[in-house]
Amino acid sequence: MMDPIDKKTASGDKDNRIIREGKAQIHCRKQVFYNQVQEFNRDLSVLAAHTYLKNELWKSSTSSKIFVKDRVCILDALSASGLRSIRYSLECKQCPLPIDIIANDISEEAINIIESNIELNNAYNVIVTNEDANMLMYKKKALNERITIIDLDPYGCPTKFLDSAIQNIVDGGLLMVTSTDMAVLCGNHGNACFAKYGSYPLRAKFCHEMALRIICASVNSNAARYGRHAIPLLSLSVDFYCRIFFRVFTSKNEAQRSMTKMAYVYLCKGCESFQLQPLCEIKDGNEKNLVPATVKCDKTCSICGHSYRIGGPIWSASIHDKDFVHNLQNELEALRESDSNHFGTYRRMEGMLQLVAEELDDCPLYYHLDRLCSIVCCQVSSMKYFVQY
Ligand SMILES: C[S@@+](CC[C@H](N)C(=O)[O-])C[C@H]1O[C@@H](n2cnc3c(N)ncnc32)[C@H](O)[C@@H]1O
Ligand SMILES: [Zn+2]
Repeated sequence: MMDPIDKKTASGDKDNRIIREGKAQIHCRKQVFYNQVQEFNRDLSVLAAHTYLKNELWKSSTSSKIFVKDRVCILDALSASGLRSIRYSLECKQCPLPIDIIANDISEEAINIIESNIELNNAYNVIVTNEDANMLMYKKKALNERITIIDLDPYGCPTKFLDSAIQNIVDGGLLMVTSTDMAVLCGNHGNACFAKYGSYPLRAKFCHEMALRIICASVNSNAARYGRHAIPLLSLSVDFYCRIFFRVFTSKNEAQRSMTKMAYVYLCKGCESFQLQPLCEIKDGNEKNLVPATVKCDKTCSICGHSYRIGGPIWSASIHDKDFVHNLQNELEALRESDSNHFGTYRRMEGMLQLVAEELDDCPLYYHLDRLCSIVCCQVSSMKYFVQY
């Protein structure tokens, strides 16, 4: 396996280079954003789009709701250099239906570069638009031009694009969301997090997983307004950002039921133990009868007697769909066999997917052994020893 950095050919001066990534090459000019560190994000997104389309096409006829007029449409709503769009064009080739890819950016400089990158790669199924991403998605919704796959990869927070994306995506569509808002999501700016995502974060060892669960809750409450719900397929906290893949479905009942998956987090101020407090529950086994949940937690911690801090609401159900993860693993292996240099971050993808495959389902948040030992003032033992006894 070649080191991804070695694989890159960078030619030209520093501010006008040609970068190769996946099967694409792009002009990388200083006016337009290109972040090499996010190659993993893009590799994974290409794999997810490819796997999703392949599996959906096997399962359903072409009259499926995810295709519009027998075409597939992918929207790269915040495209910058056009790299993602070009990669979708060149690397999602197994789809027997025609694919239209829209590379959109609000910046005119970006548009010029996207156009020259399309030419450089002969990626002529990529359509370029120069609009505000929200306006574009609302307009398409009004014209009933629904989108099969929407990729939201903004600077910082993605929530301002959720309302339009949720309304615009097809029933069963794939929604991919990046957030680089880690300081906010991990509890450094609680008020900002509440304003942007509708949840209070907690500063705790589990803050990165909580960040993922806050985004899942935010996407779902946006979806519920339109009788839709968003099932997380794969949720990753990587480097300085979160990347989550959802399938969005239309169903009023499921949308309401998804509220039973929202919970507050009670974090003890003393021993840092935590409990989840659901917002609502199903009454008398009737799934349509949702009532406010009974409070489960005492006023003070039963272990150490301290009071609690409350965070959330978070998404308390599973943040991955294990079938989808296994499909990704299989596709990754198949792609590696046909071209071992396809993905620059192949090893990292393989490692992360295996980690996810081994994660416990429906077991939200976690403790850190070193933190636990420091709280109870004992020597840190090895994880192996701890698990054994
Ligand atoms: C983080 S960059 C995108 C990076 C790109 N997805 C990639 O993988 O290389 C964010 C881009 O969003 C664009 N942008 C910011 N606000 C926007 C809006 N409201 N509508 C459309 N594009 C927007 C910026 O011009 C910038 O190029
Ligand atoms: Zn306690």
